[in-house]
This record gives sequence, C-alpha cells and structure tokens, in this order.
Amino acid sequence: MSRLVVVSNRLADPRKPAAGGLAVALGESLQRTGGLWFGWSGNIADNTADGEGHLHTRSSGKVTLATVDLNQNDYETYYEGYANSVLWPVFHYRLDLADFNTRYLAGYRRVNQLFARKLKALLRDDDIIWVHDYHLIPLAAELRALGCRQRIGFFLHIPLPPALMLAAIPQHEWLMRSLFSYDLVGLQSEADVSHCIRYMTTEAGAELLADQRLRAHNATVQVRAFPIGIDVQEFRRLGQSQDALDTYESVRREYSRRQLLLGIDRLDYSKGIPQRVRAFSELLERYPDNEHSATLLMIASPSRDSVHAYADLRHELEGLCGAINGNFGDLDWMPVRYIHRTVARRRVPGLCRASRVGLVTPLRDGMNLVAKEYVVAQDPDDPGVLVLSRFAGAAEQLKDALLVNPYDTQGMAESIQAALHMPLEERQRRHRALLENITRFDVHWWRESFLAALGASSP
Ligand SMILES: O=P(O)(O)OC[C@H]1O[C@H](O[C@H]2O[C@H](CO)[C@@H](O)[C@H](O)[C@H]2O)[C@H](O)[C@@H](O)[C@@H]1O
Ligand SMILES: O=c1ccn([C@@H]2O[C@H](COP(=O)(O)OP(=O)(O)O)[C@@H](O)[C@H]2O)c(=O)[nH]1
Repeated sequence: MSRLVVVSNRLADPRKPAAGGLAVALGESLQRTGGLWFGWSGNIADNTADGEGHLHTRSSGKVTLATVDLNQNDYETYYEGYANSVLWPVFHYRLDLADFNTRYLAGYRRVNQLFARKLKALLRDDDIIWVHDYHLIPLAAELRALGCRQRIGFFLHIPLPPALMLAAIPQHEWLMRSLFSYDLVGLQSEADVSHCIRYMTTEAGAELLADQRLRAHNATVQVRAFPIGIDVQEFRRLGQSQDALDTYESVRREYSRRQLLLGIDRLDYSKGIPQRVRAFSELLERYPDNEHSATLLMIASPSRDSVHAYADLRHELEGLCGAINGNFGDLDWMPVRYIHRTVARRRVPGLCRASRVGLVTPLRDGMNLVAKEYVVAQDPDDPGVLVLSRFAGAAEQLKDALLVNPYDTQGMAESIQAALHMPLEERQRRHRALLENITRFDVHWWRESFLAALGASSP
C-alpha cells in the first residue's frame, strides 16, 4: 500500500491535542493511516551555515514527523508576509487589509522551494502526497520541477473568493496556474468550487470538462468540495474525560444563575468577534430581561499577533468589552468575560456543554470546526443552540443551526434572543439533525473521500 505523505505549514504531534482546526484535523486523520507529516517546525533558527533550516525527524506512534526550521527573514516574508498579509486577507474577502509588499513574494517562493527540496529527499516513488493550505499553493509545481511524478493532491482550508477578488493579487496568474501541477484540488464548500471554476474559465482560459475537471497549461486538474469534519468519537471521548467533566461542573456552578453564551476562536478578524459583541450589546438593549442573566464568555486564542491587523483587532475588542461591561455591568454581574488565552482542547467539550448558546459568527471562514464541536458536546436531552454565520463554510452543511448575518447587528440580536428562548422540542429536533450530519461527514469521511478521489484521478 502507498504511504501517505501530508505536507502543511503547521504541524502538531498527532498524539497531542492542538489549537487551530488544520492541526487538529490532520493529527486525527494521520493517527488512523500512519505516514509522514512534513512542515515547518515552528522554530526560527538563524544560525545555520547555509542560512537554511535543519531538517528534524522523529516518530510519534505510526507517524513520522519531519520538520524544517525557518530563518527570521523567511518567517517574516513567507508566513507573516505573503501567507498572512496577502493570501489570508484576500481569500477572506478583505482586500482592505492586504499588504502587497513585493518582498513577501520572494520569501513565499523561497520557502516553497526549500520545502520541495527537503521533502524530495524523503519521498518514495509510490507515495501519495497531500499538500495543505494557502502557505503551500506552489509546492506541487516546485516538486514537479525537481522531477517528482507522484500523485499530488491539494486541500485549501480557507475560502476561495470570487474571481475578480483573486485577480487583485498582483501574482494571481502565477499562483492559480500552479494549481495545475496537482492532480486534485479540494475546497471546503460548493461556493468555493464555483468561484474556482469561474476564475479558471474566465481568467486562466481553462476548458471545463466533465466531473469538474479543468484543462489548461497542458494539464488537467479536478476541483471538488470536501467539507472537513471532526473526529466525533474522539471528541466524545474527550467530553467524558475527568478534565471535561470538571470544566463542565465548575462552569455550571459559576454560572448557575445565568444563561451562558460561548464563543471560542483564534483572535482573527475573519471570525467576526467585534460584530458578536455588538450584537450582544444590542440584545441587552432591546431585551432587558437578559440583564443580570445572560453572560457572554469569549475565549479568543492569541494568533499571528505581530501582523498589524491582529494587534488592531485586539485593541478594538478590549475597548468594546470594556464599554459593554461599563454600561451594563453591576456589582454581581459582568455581561462579557473576554479571555485572551488559548484554552486546552480537553476543556472545550465541557465549556460547550455548559453553554445555552454557541456563537460562531465569522465574517468568512473556510469551515469552522468549533461549530461542529459545539453540537457534539451537547446533552441530547437538553441541548444548547448553535447560532452560526451564513458565511462560515460549515453553514452549507449545518442548515439546522440558527443561521445569521454577522453584519446585521439587530438581526443577530433577535436570533440570540430566539436561541435563548427556544422550546426544548425545537432544540432537540435541530440538535438531532445537526448531529446526524456531523457524524456522517466526519474527519474520516473527509480523509477517505479526498484520498479516494486522488487515487482515482489520472496521474
Ligand atoms: O497556523 P496558524 O497561523 O496559527 O493558524 C491556525 C490555522 O488557521 C486556519 O484554519 C483553517 O482550517 C480549519 C480546518 O480546515 C477550518 O475549519 C478553518 O475555517 C480555517 O480557518 C488555517 O487555514 C490553518 O492553515 C492554520 O493552521
Ligand atoms: O483556545 C482554543 C481555541 C481553539 N481551539 C481549537 O482549535 C480549533 C479551531 O478550529 P476552527 O476550524 O474553528 O478555526 P481555525 O482556528 O482553524 O481558523 C478547534 O478544534 C478548537 O476547539 C482550542 O482548542 N483552544
């Protein structure tokens, strides 16, 4: 049987839980299949003779982890620069936040070339290679240039925006052309697939063939949606652990007189966190019955904080939370608890189960795994309600959530009020339907269906 080689910027030890959806999902997937997981070590090392990072390998169960250090310049231009100041904002529809600094592209190309060189030395002829996310779009082209003939698939974890938005990236032709070096390109949603096909046919002159295959530049690539899922069984097991039970009990005790609303995100402008706080403020204004009762608990895990837009967001949020607590708070009630810290993953199920409402309100999100985790964590006899942005990839699947528009403050306040007062029977019905979908399309379905399609693609 062929070995699976997974390549991603961010790795996690597959036997240790991690924050960030990609690392969580890939760790859980690789635990099943075994194989090689290659990517950035997370370290910055400037002291090598050739200026190139060392390769480290170690085993973790059935998985070999192979990682490369980056030097400071590459970290700044590739990770903070091209990946997180060009591709991340544009792919999340935020052209206003993009910084098209020409220095970034060189770093992005250099690191993709470095990864290709280091990885090639580890490859076997019959490996199946699965590359992940926007950091590594040109990796297959670099591997092909070095003579690699293996099957290579690509999965994009973030949204793919409409054609004209992509076209704002000065190097969009080069970037999108490099997708033709893959045999299969997987996206999170049907909306992303339609944007990709439209871009390829209108901007790249591609011909659309049967089965969503596109032909251009002497190559054919298939583009399909494979919405990522969670490991439902593993998350349930996590929910039954002592840590999860303790978290649940202590949160229930602390908020016994309150209705808890919960948000868990990386502190990222794509997650719609200020919009959520404004909607909560509107809720208290319009429906005063919630005063002294509703409490918004927001866990905002630090992320990419040396990129300007993230620091700005942090300040904005601190101001908003301070204002709402000042305006509405009382001696015995703080409406918002904002925690700028990562909570250990083992605490996530207990927090979700103790909350009456799960607030997942991104302005754009590739998928959003927290939405799925929130549902799985609920007590089926007395489930909480998921309030979900229609702009999260998850909304294409989770139609039984209360779908909201995060730009509509009033509408979102009304939906939160409806969630807080939803009759038990309706909560149970919605929860059953959501759980069925999440269980059916779990992370193993995602991995198996992507790899089956990659195996069936013409090499
Ligand atoms: O690695 P970081 O820069 O710290 O960021 C964490 C990850 O964020 C993004 O996650 C995405 O993948 C999730 C799983 O498919 C998806 O649910 C979510 O909507 C995406 O935002 C990013 O795409 C990853 O590469 C990062 O590792
Ligand atoms: O403080 C935190 C914040 C997030 N997470 C986990 O990190 C993942 C976030 O994935 P998601 O797809 O929602 O968003 P991303 O951060 O990847 O954009 C989920 O599994 C969360 O449970 C966590 O364990 N602790």
